[in-house]
Amino acid sequence: MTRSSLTTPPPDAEAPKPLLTEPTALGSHYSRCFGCGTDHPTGLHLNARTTDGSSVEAEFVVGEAHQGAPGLAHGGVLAAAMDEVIGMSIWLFQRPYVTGRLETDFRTPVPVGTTLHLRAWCTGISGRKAYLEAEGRIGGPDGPVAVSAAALFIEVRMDHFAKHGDVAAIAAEHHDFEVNP
Ligand SMILES: CCCCCCCC/C=C\CCCCCCCC(=O)SCCNC(=O)CCNC(=O)[C@H](O)C(C)(C)COP(=O)(O)OP(=O)(O)OC[C@H]1O[C@@H](n2cnc3c(N)ncnc32)[C@H](O)[C@@H]1OP(=O)(O)O
Repeated sequence: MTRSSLTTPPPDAEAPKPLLTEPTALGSHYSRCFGCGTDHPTGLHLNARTTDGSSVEAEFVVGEAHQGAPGLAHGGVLAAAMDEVIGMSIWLFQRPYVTGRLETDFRTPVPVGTTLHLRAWCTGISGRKAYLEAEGRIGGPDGPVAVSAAALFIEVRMDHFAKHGDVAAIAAEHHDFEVNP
């Protein structure tokens, strides 16, 4: 992965500390999420899991709703898959983060019908900043890398989502969410 200094952990970054030790299905954080929502008609429908508590895996089957050029995945949709699987991987640490910066390398075209094998992991944490990487392989989990990404995620307070988003939708799905903490 080619990454800039902005997505490279500084020398004093801490290694992330896994909370989960058992293989765990991560499910969807919001049913209408474009990345993982089961109710989204044309979303990516990622169904992520972790095996080691520090990285996340998921598959994305490129559909006809995800095209750019005829028969080929749209680059922005592939970047969205990177963003989502990275977002899942930082959620492993049970703290709320949002994407600050996402750098993506598109290495090979990805035809409609392809299963993209996604993986994401955290390379370091420094204050509110988390440094992460992801890749999408074709032909199997050990196949060639078609797309890769490096990202900087920023930790936010939980009320970021209520302040900027749809409080009623949050309340409907996150019953333990405190709107006014
Ligand atoms: C209950 C509800 C549901 C909860 C569910 C939670 C768990 C979810 C579970 C699973 C997730 C699945 C996956 C989800 C989808 C994938 C994630 C997305 O796509 S998120 C959407 C896209 N991203 C945004 O909308 C951010 C928009 N931007 C902002 O809100 C702000 O800019 C924010 C929070 C990123 C930073 O704003 P500031 O005011 O808090 O902080 P400042 O001071 O600006 O930045 C802090 C530090 O970070 C650096 N920084 C910020 N942005 C940077 C950038 N783009 N490049 C480099 N550095 C940056 C700054 O330079 C600063 O660094 P210095 O402390 O001074 O060293």
